[in-house]
Order: sequence, then C-alpha cells, then structure tokens
Amino acid sequence: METTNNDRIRNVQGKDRRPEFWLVFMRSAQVAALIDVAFFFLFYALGSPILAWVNIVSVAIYTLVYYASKNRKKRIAVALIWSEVIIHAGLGIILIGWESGFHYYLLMFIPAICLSTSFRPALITLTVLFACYVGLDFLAWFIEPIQPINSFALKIVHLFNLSVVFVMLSYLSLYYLKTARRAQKKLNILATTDPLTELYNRRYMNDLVDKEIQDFNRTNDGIGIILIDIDYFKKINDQYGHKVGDDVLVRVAQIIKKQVRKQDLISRWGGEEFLIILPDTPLIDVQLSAERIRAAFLTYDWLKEIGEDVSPTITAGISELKQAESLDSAIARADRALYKGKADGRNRVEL
Ligand SMILES: Nc1nc2c(ncn2[C@@H]2O[C@H](COP(=O)(O)OP(=O)(O)OP(=O)(O)O)[C@@H](O)[C@H]2O)c(=O)[nH]1
Repeated sequence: METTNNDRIRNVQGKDRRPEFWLVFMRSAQVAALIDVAFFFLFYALGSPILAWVNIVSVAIYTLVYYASKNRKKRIAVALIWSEVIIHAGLGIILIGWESGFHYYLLMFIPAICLSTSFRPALITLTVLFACYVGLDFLAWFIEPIQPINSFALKIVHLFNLSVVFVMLSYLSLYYLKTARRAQKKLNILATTDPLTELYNRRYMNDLVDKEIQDFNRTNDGIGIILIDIDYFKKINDQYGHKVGDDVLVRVAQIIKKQVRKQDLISRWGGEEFLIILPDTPLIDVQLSAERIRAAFLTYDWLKEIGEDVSPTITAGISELKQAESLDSAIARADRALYKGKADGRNRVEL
C-alpha cells in the first residue's frame, strides 16, 4: 500500500499529535483535583457528607488521570475523566437537585472534544454529550433530590459551581491560546528560516524581495544583489566530515551578518550558496560590501573558532536590479558573474 506524506508525518509524530492539548489536559487534572479539595470542605460545611467524600474519590481519580496522561496512557486518562465528570455531576444532581449547577461541568467537554479529535468523531461525541445533558435535565423534572439542602446552601453551591466552570474554562482557554501561539511562532520560524544557519530560507526570501521590489518601483533607489558561494566546499566535507561542513556554514552565515547592514536581507539560497539583497544601495556600495565580506573570510581564525583550519574563501557575483526587472533575471546575472569568478580562479568579487 502506498504511504502518503500525511501517513509519514503521523508515524513520526506518533501519539503526540496534539501536544498542546495534552498539556492542557494534564493542567486540567491538576486544577480539577484542587477544586475537589475545596468542594470537600464546602459540602462538609453545608452538611452534605456524602457529596463531601465523593470529592475525595474525585481527587484520587484526578491524580490517576494526571499520571496516566503523563505516562502516555491517554485512553485510560480520557475514560477516567469522562467517568468522573459524568458520575460526579449525576450524583450531585440526584442528591441535591438540578439547581445545584453540577451539570455545568458537562459543558467543559465541549472544547475538550473539539480540540482532541477530528471533525466527524467530534460531531458524534458532541451529540452524545448533548443527549446526556438533556437527558439529565429531563430526569430532574421527575425525580426529587435524595438529600436536599436548604435553599440558601443550594444557591451557594450553584454560585460556586457556576464560578468554578467559568474560571476553569477561561483559564484553560487562555492556557491553550498561549501554547497554540507558541506553536504558531515555532511554525513561522520553521517556515521562514533555514534551521542550520538560521538565515531566511529561499522561499521566504522570495516573498521578502517581492515587497522590496514594490518599494523599489515606487522610489527607484537601487537594489543590490550579492550571490556568494563557498569555494571548494565539497573538499571541506570530504576532508573534515559533514559535521565540520555544517559548522562552516553556520560561521559563514555569522560572518556575512556582521558585514552587512540591519536592513539588508540574507538568505541561504542553496547548499553552500547565500543570497544577499541590499535595498537602496548603489552598485559601487554593493561591490564594497561584497569585498568586505570576502576580506572577512581571509582574517577569520577558523582554527580557534571551529577547531579545524579549514580557511575557506568565497566567490561573489553581484548585480543590480533594474526597474521593472524580475528578481530571477537579476539573480541570473549575479549567477553568471559568480560563474565567471569561479572560472577566473575563485576568491574574488565579480560584477
Ligand atoms: N556539510 C554540508 N554540506 C552541504 C550542505 N549542503 C550542500 N552541501 C555540500 O556542498 C558541496 C557543494 O559542492 P560543489 O557544488 O561541487 O561545489 P564546491 O566544492 O564548493 O566547488 P566550487 O563551488 O566549484 O568552488 C556538496 O558536496 C554538497 O554535499 C549542508 O547543509 N551541509
């Protein structure tokens, strides 16, 4: 059977497909256990010892839920949490009545269901939850509470339950938002940068340059292009190994960064090729920048910095983007210059 990219991603990610959800899940178990401790004292004070002791059982269940999810026994954790909430809410309603507000806890399942599964199973589970909720409400029409508490105490319990559910939902939503934002930021970095050198990747560089070109077409200030290639990089890999080759690429990125201005855009354009875009820069200054970068390689102490005296040189091809010219065509000219620089002996800047 053919393996699709999605299958491969699932295989790599394994059971941790929604790590943020599980973080929130474990946090929920901790918060719920704390709330049940508070409930224990509240029900004792209100004269309902059965409900008070139910909360001790609940604390034990939430402790199990926490350790089960920590040890990746996620099915067990989910089954325990569902059972606890439904039985606890059911008992609360049967013992002291619908007005106690225990049913609000069932609402906490709505975001949990939506976040933890895909569309169809979520829809089915939500329907089951809705049936349970309405069923309990309907049941409450006909049965009297087994252990009623006085109406003031009932109002206090209702207020407490309502507040707990409100605060818990808000807290967990904010917590989830924070983890989701963090994940989004990570994804953005992955999508825009090269993981080894931490420079912009080729795709993102194209997007950035498109914007620069729009500005350029308005202002007509020059855009300089420097295409840099490390000389005989294959030899470095062959002689010192791939790891040293990677170290060299990282240092090359650092050297280039040091020699250009803040507004200049640097990207890893290919394996050992780097593209620099210099906005608002006349060609003569582009050439000076490229020479400065080339010179920086000659004085860099490679032995001290990476433990091997690799001492690579670079060849750079430069060009200037013309009005109404495409980036590809300007880069093609820089590439031709680079090719000429290589043919003429390397370690040089070619216009
Ligand atoms: N270590 C390492 N090597 C890489 C990476 N990407 C590309 N390379 C290597 O870079 C080398 C480029 O070799 P060539 O294209 O032959 O160029 P060169 O040896 O630099 O020779 P000239 O460009 O002609 O001076 C290849 O051996 C690639 O395997 C990388 O991310 N890490």
